[in-house]
Amino acid sequence: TIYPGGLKWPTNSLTYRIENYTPDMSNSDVNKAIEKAFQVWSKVTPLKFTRLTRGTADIRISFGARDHGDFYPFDGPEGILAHAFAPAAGIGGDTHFDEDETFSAGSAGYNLFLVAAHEFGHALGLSHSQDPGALMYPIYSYTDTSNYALPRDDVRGIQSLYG
Ligand SMILES: O=C1CC=C(NS(=O)(=O)c2ccc(-c3ccccc3)cc2)CC1=O
Ligand SMILES: [Ca+2]
Ligand SMILES: [Zn+2]
Ligand SMILES: [Zn+2]
Repeated sequence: TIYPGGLKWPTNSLTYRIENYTPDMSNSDVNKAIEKAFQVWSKVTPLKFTRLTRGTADIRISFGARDHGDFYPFDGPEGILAHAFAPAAGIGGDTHFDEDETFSAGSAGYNLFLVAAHEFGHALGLSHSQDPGALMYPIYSYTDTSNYALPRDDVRGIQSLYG
């Protein structure tokens, strides 16, 4: 599968590139949601994320629908919202969002920051948590993201990989 647990990045400084944008939100809101989603993880680990606007990044972020170039086509509105590949060269770490969903900077549709923070957990090597309060719990639930704090279970998980 594309998110087996147990793999991790061999370096603490990673690059990311937003390859395209969704019409659901302004580009600056997408940039902010993605940056904030990485900060959730860099705040509790030695990991550093640098945004590239060109060239090849470790974590390539894109929006796509249905067949979008890998063996895991999306499924239209609802169902799968996004997926991410576990740490590895090439497609490893890449994170794809289903363009057939409505993403938002608030509580409408799916909050891009929350979905991205969850997917980046996979892109860093985490699998799902059984703790319903965890970010890595497999079910999306909206929570106010103004001063979002990573739940304890996720801090434990990421620090077991990069602590
Ligand atoms: O590991 C998986 C397997 C199942 C997935 N289903 S999903 O795309 O509908 C999905 C479900 C929940 C979330 C989520 C969970 C907690 C907080 C934010 C988002 C993200 C994507 C996506 C995923 O990341
Ligand atoms: Ca979908
Ligand atoms: Zn994909
Ligand atoms: Zn997941």
